[in-house]
Amino acid sequence: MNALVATNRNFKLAARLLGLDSKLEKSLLIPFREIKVECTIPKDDGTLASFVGFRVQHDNARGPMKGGIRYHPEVEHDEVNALAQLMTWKTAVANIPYGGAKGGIGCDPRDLSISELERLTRVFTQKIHDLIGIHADVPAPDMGTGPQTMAWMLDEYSKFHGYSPAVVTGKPIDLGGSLGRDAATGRGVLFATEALLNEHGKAISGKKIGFGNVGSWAARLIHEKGGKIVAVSDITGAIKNSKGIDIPRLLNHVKENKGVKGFEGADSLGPESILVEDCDILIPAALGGIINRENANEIKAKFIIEAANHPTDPEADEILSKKGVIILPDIYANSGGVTVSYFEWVQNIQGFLWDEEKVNNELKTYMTKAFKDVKKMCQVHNCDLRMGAFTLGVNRVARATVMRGWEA
Ligand SMILES: NC(=O)C1=CN([C@@H]2O[C@H](COP(=O)(O)OP(=O)(O)OC[C@H]3O[C@@H](n4cnc5c(N)ncnc54)[C@H](O)[C@@H]3O)[C@@H](O)[C@H]2O)C=CC1
Ligand SMILES: O=C(O)CCC(=O)C(=O)O
Repeated sequence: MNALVATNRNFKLAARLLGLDSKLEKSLLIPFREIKVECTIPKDDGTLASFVGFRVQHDNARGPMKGGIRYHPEVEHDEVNALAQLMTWKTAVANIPYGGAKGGIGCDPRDLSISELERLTRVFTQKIHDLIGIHADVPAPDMGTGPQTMAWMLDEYSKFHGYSPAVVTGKPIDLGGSLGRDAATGRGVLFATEALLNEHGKAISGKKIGFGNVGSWAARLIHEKGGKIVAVSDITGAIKNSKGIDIPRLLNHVKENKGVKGFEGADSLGPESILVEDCDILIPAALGGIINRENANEIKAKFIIEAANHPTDPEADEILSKKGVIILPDIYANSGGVTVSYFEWVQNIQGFLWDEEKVNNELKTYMTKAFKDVKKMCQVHNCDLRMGAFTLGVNRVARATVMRGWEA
């Protein structure tokens, strides 16, 4: 199912549970601004190449718009729109003073040299610099981008507006990045998983965990807590060891070989079959829509923790719910990244650096509070965790929208 159709469907279900009137519903759904730009750069061989870049600014009722920039061949209009909308509900679930946005460029970063990536990022920033800003829209990394991308964006933006470290988050520490931001999404996934398991009287230790892609930080932290990671995949392939993968060794292998393929401590398996591996907890952590009606019936995990954005199609949601699988939704489960981005922005504005312990402790406080808030909405509306998170986020944004007199 198209990402935007799926996201709108979840929003409308939540709006119905909340009893929102149709005018308010419409004003919450329509994006504030959609930007599409052509980015043409000289390649290293002297030829020209053109790429389409997007920034969708979905909503700013609760504060500056916030969300990552993705470099991936599948980046397109509807998906960026869906991801921007999810950011609006996510920042509200986390209860941080932001709205939602998302951006991206349709390109394969693995096919571009470092200098080509730098030129592309600078051209993209030149085209959107007057529409982003510390109190307007604050980008961050997402798939295919990272601290270096944010450093180029910061530098290019600063040429127009003066040195402005708070205009992006997820920066290198030397340019005002926050300690703990690189691990934050994975650490948040750990805290979210612990909160859920705790409610079911279980602990992470000894659980068999199947990983979709990445989540290397989540893998490392869950491994340190005694979780047994039985399968992992990325774009290079998928591997499995039912006795448990040696995660520190795997991380070294990935560093040297740019992927999990060829790791000696595990068997290789087909990329599709990783999702249906025998495990207690499945953590998809890459692309959207990978859990769908084609594979939902085969999934053996009892818990799914959505580290990726919109990995589960609404049709799969229904199938999994009937099977009794509990899904911790993206807009709560992966909110650790944007929460520490908020801490980074606060530190930049204050001109004061927090130590890593403070960052991690604050993150735990936010994740624990958000879990309780989501659970409360599940009780009030007698709904699952996805609708608990959606009603929580949508209700907070709806209240701000009405108070600002924007619903008409
Ligand atoms: N970086 C962050 O702070 C946050 C990221 N997320 C979400 O987490 C997910 C992963 O993002 P990052 O870790 O930042 O990205 P990343 O670029 O660091 O890692 C992406 C991973 O996906 C794999 N991948 C890409 N295309 C693939 C394909 N076609 N098949 C299989 N694997 C593929 C890559 O090999 C890589 O391991 C995304 O859904 C992103 O939106 C969510 C919240 C915050
Ligand atoms: O850190 C941020 O601002 C955004 C992270 C992001 O793109 C996401 O949560 O999906």
